Amino acid sequence: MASLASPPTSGSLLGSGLPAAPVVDHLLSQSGVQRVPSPKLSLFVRRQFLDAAMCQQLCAMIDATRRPSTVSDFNGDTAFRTSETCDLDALDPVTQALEARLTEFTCLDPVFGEPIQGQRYAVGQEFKAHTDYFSPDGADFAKFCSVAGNRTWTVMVYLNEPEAGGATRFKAIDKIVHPETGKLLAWNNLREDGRPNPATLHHGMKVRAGTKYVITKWYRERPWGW
Ligand SMILES: O=C(O)CCC(=O)C(=O)O
Ligand SMILES: [Fe+2]
Repeated sequence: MASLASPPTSGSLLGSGLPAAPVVDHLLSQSGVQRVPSPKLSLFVRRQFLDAAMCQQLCAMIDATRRPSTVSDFNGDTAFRTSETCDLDALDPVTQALEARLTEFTCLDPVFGEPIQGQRYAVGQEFKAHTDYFSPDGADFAKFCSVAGNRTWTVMVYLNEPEAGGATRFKAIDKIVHPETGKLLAWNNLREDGRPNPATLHHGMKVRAGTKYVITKWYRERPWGW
């Protein structure tokens, strides 16, 4: 499929992101997008996707409404995800501007998107190695996936640079991405055949000094049901 050079209208959106090839084309058609070389997964980096002012506003919003992060398929490790999470207020103009930028950038249809979340890590906090898709064999699969299906694409933006630590490590491809203010990461959680891709395993590593803030946006196989 041809790349989409101009901002999408609703007619040119790429749905849930499956099949992935048109999304990959669209991402690569934009300036500043780098693909991490790997036959195992489709992972993209775009530095300076958000400017510092917007990142600062988003950090303040996360600080204001954060709560302990949760996990699905609890494995007995209470230290598996020690960060805090917030649901960005969908009615806030900053959230709406961010949603619009993500739609333009990914070409994914927002009806397939979960509400944007913020994550905050203080010193010592982390999110151990996990996948963003829900395991079809997991105890929580029906609870999280019966309506909207599994997660397709993940889009994440670092909002600041902690003084030490806080990198994101993709273990299966031995790639470590370091936080930088405004840097975006996007990857496809599923394989070409639509099954989960275990090579997407990633670890939000411990912050060693300072505080780390990111936003995360996940897309689903079926409409989210806003
Ligand atoms: O904070 C990170 O580096 C990773 C966050 C993450 O993997 C998630 O929220 O699912
Ligand atoms: Fe994740």
